[in-house]
Amino acid sequence: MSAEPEALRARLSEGAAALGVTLSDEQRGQLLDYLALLGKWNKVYNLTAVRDPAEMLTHHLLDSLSIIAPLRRHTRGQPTRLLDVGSGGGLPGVVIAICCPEIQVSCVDAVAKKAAFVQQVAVALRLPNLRGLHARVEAVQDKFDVITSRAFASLADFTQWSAPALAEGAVWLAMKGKRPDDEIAALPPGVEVFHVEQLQVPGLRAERCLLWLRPRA
Ligand SMILES: C[S@@+](CC[C@H](N)C(=O)[O-])C[C@H]1O[C@@H](n2cnc3c(N)ncnc32)[C@H](O)[C@@H]1O
Repeated sequence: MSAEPEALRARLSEGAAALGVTLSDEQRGQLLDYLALLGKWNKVYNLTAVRDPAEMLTHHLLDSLSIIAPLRRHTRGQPTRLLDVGSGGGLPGVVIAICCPEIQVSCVDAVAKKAAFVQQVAVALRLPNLRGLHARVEAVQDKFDVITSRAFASLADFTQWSAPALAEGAVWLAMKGKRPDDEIAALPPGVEVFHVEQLQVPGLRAERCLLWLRPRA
């Protein structure tokens, strides 16, 4: 993406390396193009409160990139169907689709224009493994191996509303700030948290963690 300032490209490269993510030139370009599309269409689609490109890079791109290495450890390069719930402008779903071509990503959002934006991103960035889905997650009929969310809902609501979309052996991945002990305590007995990992987002002075959940056997 030639129009993108070199400073953003350099910060993206450094941030990705710190997160253990290797990006090709094409993927780096797609991530920066996505950032530009988010900025361009933000006013129309109301996608994010963060406006400054450098801040968007840290708060959105690097924050979403922080789950790529943990996700890859889980999927081990196998073809995977992933549902990103309440994806909004496509976070983290679009970032996952760019970094992991072997993962089929569906970004579901209850707001039509947000799902339409993700569809537009899929076309503009030539991402055949990405689709935007306009629906409430409770109504999604397909099955998925991994279900993600970021800034979506309480753990109890996230897991209850999306449970019908879990394939056999599937997991939920919830991106949260500080470890949400109250939300963990409020989970129904049928859902277990089997791993909590701290995430370090380069340039972000805030706590981040990733919760792994599954139906209790
Ligand atoms: C705070 S935004 C988070 C967007 C994005 N994940 C991010 O991190 O920037 C929450 C999104 O969830 C969507 N949403 C709320 N309830 C939903 C539901 N039941 N099914 C699907 N999407 C829902 C909203 O429309 C909104 O776009």
